[in-house]
Amino acid sequence: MSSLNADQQRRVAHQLRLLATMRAQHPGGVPPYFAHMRLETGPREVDVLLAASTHVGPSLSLIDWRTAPLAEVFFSYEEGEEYDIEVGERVVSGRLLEKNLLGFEAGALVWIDTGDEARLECTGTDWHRSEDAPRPHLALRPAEARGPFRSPLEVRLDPAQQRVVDLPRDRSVLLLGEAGFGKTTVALHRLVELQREAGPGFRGAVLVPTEGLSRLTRLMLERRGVEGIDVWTYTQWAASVARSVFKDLPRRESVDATSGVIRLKRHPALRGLLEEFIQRHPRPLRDEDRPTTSRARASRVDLEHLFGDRSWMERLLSATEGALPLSVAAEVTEHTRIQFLDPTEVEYAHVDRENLVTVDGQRIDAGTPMEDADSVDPEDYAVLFELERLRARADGVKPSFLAAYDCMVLDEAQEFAPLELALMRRGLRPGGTFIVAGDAAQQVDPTSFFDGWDAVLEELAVPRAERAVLEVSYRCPDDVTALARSLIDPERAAPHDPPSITHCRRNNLFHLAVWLTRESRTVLAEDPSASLTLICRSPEAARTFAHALRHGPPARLAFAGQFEFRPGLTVTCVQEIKGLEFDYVLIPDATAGTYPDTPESRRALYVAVTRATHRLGLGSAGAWSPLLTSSPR
Ligand SMILES: Nc1ncnc2c1ncn2[C@@H]1O[C@H](COP(=O)(O)OP(=O)(O)OP(=O)(O)O)[C@@H](O)[C@H]1O
Repeated sequence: MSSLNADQQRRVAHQLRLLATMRAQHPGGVPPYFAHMRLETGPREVDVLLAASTHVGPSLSLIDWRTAPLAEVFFSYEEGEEYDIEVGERVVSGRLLEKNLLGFEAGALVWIDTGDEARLECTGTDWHRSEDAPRPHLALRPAEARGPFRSPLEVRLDPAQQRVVDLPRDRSVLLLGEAGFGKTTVALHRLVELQREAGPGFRGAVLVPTEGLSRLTRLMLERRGVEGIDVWTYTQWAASVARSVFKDLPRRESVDATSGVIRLKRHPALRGLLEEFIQRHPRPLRDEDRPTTSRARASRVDLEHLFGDRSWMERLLSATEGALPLSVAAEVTEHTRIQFLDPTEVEYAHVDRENLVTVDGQRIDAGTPMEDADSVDPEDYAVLFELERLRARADGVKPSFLAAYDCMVLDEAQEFAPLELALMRRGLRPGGTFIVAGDAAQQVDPTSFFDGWDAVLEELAVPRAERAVLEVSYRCPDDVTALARSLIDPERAAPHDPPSITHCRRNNLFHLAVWLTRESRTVLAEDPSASLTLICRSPEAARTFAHALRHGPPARLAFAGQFEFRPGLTVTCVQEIKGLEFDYVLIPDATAGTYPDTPESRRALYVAVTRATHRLGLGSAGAWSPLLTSSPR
């Protein structure tokens, strides 16, 4: 212990005593623990060990850091500070005398991190101070260096971008380019320019796959005072046109469809089956119990006869050539059966009304297998319109008139399914044009079936659209762009010592949560106008990390597009963030398990890293993802 000062020597000796006590208490093996606190509570001093689960012992206890209220003391207070924390109805007070992060190898204590830039390490039996302890920081620059957020409509286009805006007005355009190269920017500039030239009467729309991007697009247009452009998610638009044509649709959209059901309804093989279906049923099927005024050439009951019929579904699944397992047939028929049942409040309308309302005012079926009774799937809209189009064609008449727009921007178009594209094509007025923007490398929705840009243009009936590829990166720092390229192209090297990227690998979630909490606190203290977003791989992981960070700065969980686009901490997941950008991005689960070397993982991590405009932090509790080839091991 030669190089340690007296306080450090005392800490080491104390931790070794505590470990000996734990060994005596747990002769079969000490449960893993990650940190220690010494607290003064009234006249007493107590030691508390933070662990993955609670174990009460005669002289020393472990508390579960994820659930124990006392864990807040570790995250929120510094040594010497007095604390007050709420435990149920009570307030518990005391003083934090000491806190240490602890590292073990094969059951032996090998390091102690005292948090004051000192890390004590053990080699053999010798304890010493480590000078090169890994203390990664999301290095800060003043906010001015970062520059304010500018709406894409406020930037000056470069000559190549401007050339796309200036392409002949009667041509549709396909805009490609890597993430952050200005595809949305150019698409919106061209749309606004078309609107300005055409004057009143021009109708334009932007259709996007996610609510988050729809909100951002609306915000960008508002900030520039642009009016008269509709911004929709595809689902909102499809629901609105479907409800105007198919009068028998239930008001509710399903919430319980499995990803197998959604994939099946978006699969390209469905189109062939629909052709056969209308040969068998040339007239729309009707519900005799519930007559409808709709004269459309398809009806909701078609859906029941198609998706509720096991033999149709098995044929469809075999046509997907293994893309979907045969078990999906049972999932989809059962889901359909429930969708065509009456909800409990209708079924039992004859009994006392008061018994049909739950104590918390929820629908009586909420959270039960009956939740999707009397509902429609968002994927059904395109199916109904395709049935309607096929029957109209067989009858030699025109399908319903949907055309409303002179120009439609389809942003993140790699995420739309073929039948959805075919439906959007019907939204364009004769002579109207599309502006299609996308990036195949960002295709992350596992239920989409992107089959190349030629196929997209075919579906939209604009196979000879002008094509433009943007070549200049605007969003990300150069090293983040280089990392992103190495993800989608394994031949390219990842940058070494990238100045804008910070790596933090820890052995367990607790140690990583300590780092994430400290970094997010520091970033927002030093750069209060910044947006800092934690991007996790899945909604479940986002919930886990939001919980792990609950003692840090207040965090907003953004699901279903609920982004607020203002400073502060947001926690979200990859499928939410298409087209968005944030000053600081933290990816806390860049592990081998979460991002294995698969094409899907490459695209997901590519999308996540390219959201950062200023700094990127990569975190891992365990081994790094093999995709991050230059991360410190
Ligand atoms: N010519 C330019 N000058 C300055 N900034 C620009 C320019 N073009 C685009 N930007 C900025 O670059 C950022 C990324 O632009 P945009 O969102 O249009 O990229 P994108 O290619 O659509 O990205 P993604 O593929 O992630 O959706 C935005 O902040 C935008 O304001």
